[in-house]
Amino acid sequence: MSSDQTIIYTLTDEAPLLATHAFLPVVSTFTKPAGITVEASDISVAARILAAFPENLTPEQRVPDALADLGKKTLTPEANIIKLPNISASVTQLTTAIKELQDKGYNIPDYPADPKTDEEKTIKAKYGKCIGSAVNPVLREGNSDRRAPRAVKEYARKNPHSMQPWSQASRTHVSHMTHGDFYHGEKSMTLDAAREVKMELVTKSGQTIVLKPKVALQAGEIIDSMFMSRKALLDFYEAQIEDAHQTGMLFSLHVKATMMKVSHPIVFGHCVRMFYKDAFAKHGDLFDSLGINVNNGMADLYNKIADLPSSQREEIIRDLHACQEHRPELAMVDSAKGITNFHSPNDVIVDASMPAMIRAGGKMYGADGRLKEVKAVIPESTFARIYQEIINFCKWHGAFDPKTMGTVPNVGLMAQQAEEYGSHDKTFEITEAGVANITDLATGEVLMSQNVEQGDIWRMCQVKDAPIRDWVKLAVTRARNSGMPTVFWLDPYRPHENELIKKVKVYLKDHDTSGLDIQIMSQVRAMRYTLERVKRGLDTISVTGNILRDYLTDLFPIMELGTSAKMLSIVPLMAGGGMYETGAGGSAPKHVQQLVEENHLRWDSLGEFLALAVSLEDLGIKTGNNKAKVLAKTLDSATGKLLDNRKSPSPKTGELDNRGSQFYLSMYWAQELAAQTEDAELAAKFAPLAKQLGESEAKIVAELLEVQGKPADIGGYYKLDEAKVGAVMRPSATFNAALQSLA
Ligand SMILES: NC(=O)C1=CN([C@@H]2O[C@H](COP(=O)(O)OP(=O)(O)OC[C@H]3O[C@@H](n4cnc5c(N)ncnc54)[C@H](OP(=O)(O)O)[C@@H]3O)[C@@H](O)[C@H]2O)C=CC1
Ligand SMILES: O=C(O)CCC(=O)C(=O)O
Ligand SMILES: [Mg+2]
Repeated sequence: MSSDQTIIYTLTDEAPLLATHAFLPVVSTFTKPAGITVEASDISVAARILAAFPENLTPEQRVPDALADLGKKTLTPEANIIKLPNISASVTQLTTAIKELQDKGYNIPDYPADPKTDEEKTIKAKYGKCIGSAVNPVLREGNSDRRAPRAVKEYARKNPHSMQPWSQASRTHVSHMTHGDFYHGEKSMTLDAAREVKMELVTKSGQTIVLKPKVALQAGEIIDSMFMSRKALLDFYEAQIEDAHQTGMLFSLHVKATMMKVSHPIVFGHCVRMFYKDAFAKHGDLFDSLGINVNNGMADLYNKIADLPSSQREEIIRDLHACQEHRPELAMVDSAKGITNFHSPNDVIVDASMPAMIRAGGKMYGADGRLKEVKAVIPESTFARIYQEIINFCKWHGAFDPKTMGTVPNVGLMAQQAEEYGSHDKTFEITEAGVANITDLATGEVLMSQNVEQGDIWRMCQVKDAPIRDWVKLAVTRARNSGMPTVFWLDPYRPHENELIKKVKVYLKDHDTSGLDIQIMSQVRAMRYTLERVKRGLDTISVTGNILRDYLTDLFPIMELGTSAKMLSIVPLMAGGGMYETGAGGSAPKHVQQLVEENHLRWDSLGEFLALAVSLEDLGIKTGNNKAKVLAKTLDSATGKLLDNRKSPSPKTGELDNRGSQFYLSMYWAQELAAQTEDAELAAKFAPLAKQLGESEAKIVAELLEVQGKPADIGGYYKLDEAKVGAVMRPSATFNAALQSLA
């Protein structure tokens, strides 16, 4: 039973999950003397799959639907959740996870890519809930407040990460659609009253196809209808592929197929098919019969041709290679392994991949392992333009300098499935040309309509009024608390954003904004204004919709701090609770590989330390638990000490890793607790631990280093063996015994 003295700590996937196996015992041990209970909640992709098929499992194998439970929890005022990044699975990741679970004796069904029977359709729908950004929209029942804590920013200024130089002659640029994308045909309206609507397609042949029978909308809600023209997208790709080939540029596609989990895999797939169009023309029927779907990347194609007779397989591979001869060179995700940008849509997620390119002086790797200038293809114009703006800035002014640059915190709209988060079940690939209508169920009135062609992607997005009010309030609060100029990145020419602007102007009046500098600017101007300040060491808050929340909270932290893992990422839940996310980055699959091969975990848990401190502080303030406040304050000091003493994990095997860093954090935290005078009980409780850890420092560090350099067995990838991973992540008997002595 959770109470207001409970912190829920999520178990997720990959590197963050591994780190949790070491850190959770520390958290439980340190918080227990303050009367706090730490509860784990397993929302890993494996647990989410198992929760979807209880009827296929033995009673011992069954797991609760932890994500649904946690989702309900976010609606309660006492919620206090620490949320680590989780896998937003591609279909390939999902099928690999299914296979691993089946091999481990879980009798779950195969993924039916092309369902025929009703039963298969039900299975696919259940699995559909495990794909893509399936966790964040459920838990993010509040807007987003992400920023670099002062100590972290100061540390980055004193210990700047590498930034590659930019040349004014760089040919690197961004290409985006100039017509036919979601921007150009967007329609938007604010609802006068609560209504129920349906989404339907009236085809040219006169059929009416109901795509979404009912969407309940509230008064004051903003809804949008927009589509991406297949034809315009294909023409755009063909022109850009040709241009890159003619001009000898590396070609690189950037999408966000996890968050826009229905539309962007389609956008991605069209690019792959266009690039290899001759091979697809020749082998298309065979590919169809094999169930190949390159919306899931070329990995899907290579997997599915693997069992063909070798002569046939080789012919296909020859034909694919032949295409490459008159196509541009592709940017590589992993040139050593021959993995291109087209391998898997979630390898090129734009929030992380574009900043990495900008940090590298506008270059990406080619097949030969060399860094080259690049044509970055980002079809959606609204978002592509901000990257072109920052590229222009870097070409003119040179690379950013982490020693002197300002900071750009973000206040992002995302609560209650705002914007793209709520569009997953309202996005459709049009099967036949016609008119796509959003129609009032009660009156039959057509609220918005679009002329669409076969293959167009049509979607409806919505934002409720209460989240917008909350977002404006959060922006004003952050402006007031930080004293920073605050810019709403909203484009009056985009219908959805124009509706938002009207509301922002009204809701700003609910607050005392005297003395605050709050402006509204379209994205490109906002970017330029912000960058000009950044360059001069000045700070500016960006207040954005959901997509730019995601993009900017990787972009600026990666420039400023080297990684978004060092961000403080808070979701003040609208119901009064708090969710504290760790960093703004992902789950870093490469880190797991290094652990398995060399028993070194480079994952930096700084995000977890920062999140835990805020979680404890909020719990202390909300429930009057003074010990929790002391724990928070001392944890912050310990984190500062960790940075000052450079005890963050090294990426190199044989040096301090995640486990070592967590040991130092624990030692400093115990020392801070022992030394503080606010709570004598806590000081007395932690003094022996502080002493013991201090005296055993060398021994513990040696024990932690000793295990490195050899393979480590964690018993799986998606479903780990608890005993094995426990042993790998807690290898120091001395450290474990010291923690145990406090329990
Ligand atoms: N909130 C969430 O739940 C989020 C989930 N995701 C999911 O994460 C997965 C991986 O995404 P990916 O594109 O690889 O992006 P990641 O952010 O996981 O990785 C990009 C790079 O950032 C660095 N990095 C990120 N976090 C840390 C950390 N804590 N410590 C050290 N280095 C770090 C690593 O760089 P280096 O290689 O130099 O060490 C890493 O290779 C996907 O499934 C994605 O959907 C993504 C974003 C947020
Ligand atoms: O929801 C997701 O898939 C990823 C979200 C993300 O990248 C972010 O919140 O920064
Ligand atoms: Mg992100």
